[in-house]
Amino acid sequence: MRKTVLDNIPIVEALYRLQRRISFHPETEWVPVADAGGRVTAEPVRAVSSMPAYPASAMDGIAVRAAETAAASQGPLRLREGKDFIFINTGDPLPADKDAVIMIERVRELGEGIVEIDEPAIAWKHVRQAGEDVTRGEVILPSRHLLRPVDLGALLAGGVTEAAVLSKPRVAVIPTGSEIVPPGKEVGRGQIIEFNGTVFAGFLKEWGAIPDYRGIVPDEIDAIRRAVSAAVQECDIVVLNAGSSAGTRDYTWRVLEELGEVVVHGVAARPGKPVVLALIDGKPVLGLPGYPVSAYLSLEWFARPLIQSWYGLEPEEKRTATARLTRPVTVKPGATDHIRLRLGRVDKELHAFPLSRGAGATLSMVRADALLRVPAESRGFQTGEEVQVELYRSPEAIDRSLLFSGSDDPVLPCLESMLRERDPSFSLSMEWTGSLGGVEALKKGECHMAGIHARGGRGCYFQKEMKDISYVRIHLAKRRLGWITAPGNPLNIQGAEDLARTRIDLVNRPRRSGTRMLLEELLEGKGIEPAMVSGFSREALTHLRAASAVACGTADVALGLEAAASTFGLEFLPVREENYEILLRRSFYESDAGEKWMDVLRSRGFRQALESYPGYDGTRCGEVL
Ligand SMILES: Nc1nc2c(c(=O)[nH]1)N[C@H]1C(S)=C(S)[C@@H](COP(=O)(O)OP(=O)(O)OC[C@H]3O[C@@H](n4cnc5c(N)ncnc54)[C@H](O)[C@@H]3O)O[C@H]1N2
Ligand code: MOO
Repeated sequence: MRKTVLDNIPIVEALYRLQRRISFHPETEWVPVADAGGRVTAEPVRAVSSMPAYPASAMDGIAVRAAETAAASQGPLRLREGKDFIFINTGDPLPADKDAVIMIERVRELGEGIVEIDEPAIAWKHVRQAGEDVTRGEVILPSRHLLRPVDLGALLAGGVTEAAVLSKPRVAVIPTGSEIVPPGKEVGRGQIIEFNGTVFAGFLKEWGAIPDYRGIVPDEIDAIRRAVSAAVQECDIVVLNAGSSAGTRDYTWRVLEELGEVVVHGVAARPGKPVVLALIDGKPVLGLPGYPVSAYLSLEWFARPLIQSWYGLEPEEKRTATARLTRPVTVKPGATDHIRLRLGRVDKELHAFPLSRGAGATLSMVRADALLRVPAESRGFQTGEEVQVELYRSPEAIDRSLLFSGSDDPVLPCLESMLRERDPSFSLSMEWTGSLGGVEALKKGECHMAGIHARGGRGCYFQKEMKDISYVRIHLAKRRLGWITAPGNPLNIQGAEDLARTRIDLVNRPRRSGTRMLLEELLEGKGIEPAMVSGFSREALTHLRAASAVACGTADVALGLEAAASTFGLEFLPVREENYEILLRRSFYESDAGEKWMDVLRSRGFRQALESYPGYDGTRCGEVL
């Protein structure tokens, strides 16, 4: 029997339903203070000794008895070493017969053990009293305190060498799926490399748990039952991954229902809907969806608060910012949508660029600077609307992010790495919007630079568009474009005329990309209507993705870069060479960041990297046009 209708419970409510049924009982462990960072105190910690343990001099100078220096108020007073004073350094114990220190700057040394002072000393001045910093018996830290490096210092200062901390929760991580194979194994068709488990383990560790990775379990009900039963025995929290939804082999909820009680199956969230929250022997068991984005987000919604409640800690406040959307975000009401965003600042304005929405878009989590939660009752936001976002990166890092928009080129990421090797505070945020898209973004002030391919005639499109904008035009490379086909060109595709043949499937590039415009031009030249070309409306975002479609046989031909064809070992038939250029906002070009960018672009290293790509000519790289 499969289950096709899931609950639609808001995340907070779902968590509450689980959490109110659980009480954790962490144990107390004694650990050396030096190893206690990141742990949580199990009880109040009292100082066992004082710091300083004796009255100590706070300055370099002489130790005296204040009353014996009173005469200095009448005029210079001479003191004799050993009798009236002793020399003392910062931190030295104050002799029992002394009660003040005079700084050496206020003392004239006359030689032969004689010094002269002009003012009387004040009792206990420049003296650190015993226990002034930490007093024996004093409570240094309360119970349920997350230990930071400064806390460890205070514990050691108070003579504490071992701290009583709460044991860490042990969290079982069980990736499920017969199609899942361990990393490093050869991946066959229909198989997927297991990586969610490693991500889970990393997050769990960061949040203070001990991840217990229990290996891949196939989609077999008995195997899952055995794995869950053992994990519940040995761990405090159990996290299963995948098999949470309605597939014929999605056994998670069934096993959890059989072994315990399913409290929630389905939350009002996108992605992340098919979450299963269950209780077995009083322990929480989370069945999280398999798609990576859903998996990571739902782990944070449910596992993180459980770990915090294990320690009795409050959730940390999230850092937020207000940013302006560069594109609309449209959603269906009824569930909270989670939109990953890239952020970047151009001339003071913080822009937000929605990333791919797919639950399987692993890279959207890597590239995301922030998360936008669209409330369940909302239908979304329009372009230009200001939204409140949760930050994944520091505001400082976001301010150093260079925004690039325009035509896809595979060498640009290597430019980013070279920039970061010189100054790691910078990052490059690339958005492939096509040449026209890049020009538009530059015009709207939504990027620092735009990558375009400029061609003669119709290719000068951008100059008219950009007439009110102050920018600098830089040559990056000459690159070769052509037909990409299967090795050996089995369908004998020689030009645009062949695209109208039956049984030839094209994979195209997005509207507003220069390559798409070139294709349209070539078809027009042969009098072929786009409607006559099978696959004309199928769009691959990048050159590499277009080549990938040809490589796995879902398309027969693409128009694209020789470099992309060569990555996949495909056939390449040259069509034309084009100049790839970067248009930089003048304000950026003249900034410190712009200067660094240009240095890298003109470096020998980049030129060499550029020319290692098949079909690239970097001779004029960095030339201002
Ligand atoms: N008819 C319906 N189909 C689906 C629904 C639905 O409501 N009705 N929900 C969709 C949603 S939403 C999600 S999310 C997924 C959840 O699927 P499962 O939790 O059952 O997971 P699988 O189908 O087994 O795997 C999905 C996908 O995830 C990747 N995966 C899984 N495990 C790992 C791993 N350990 N490491 C890396 N990647 C993993 C893999 O790409 C799988 O293809 O169901 C939809 N379907
Ligand atoms: O949870 Mo699914 O992740 O909505 O795609």
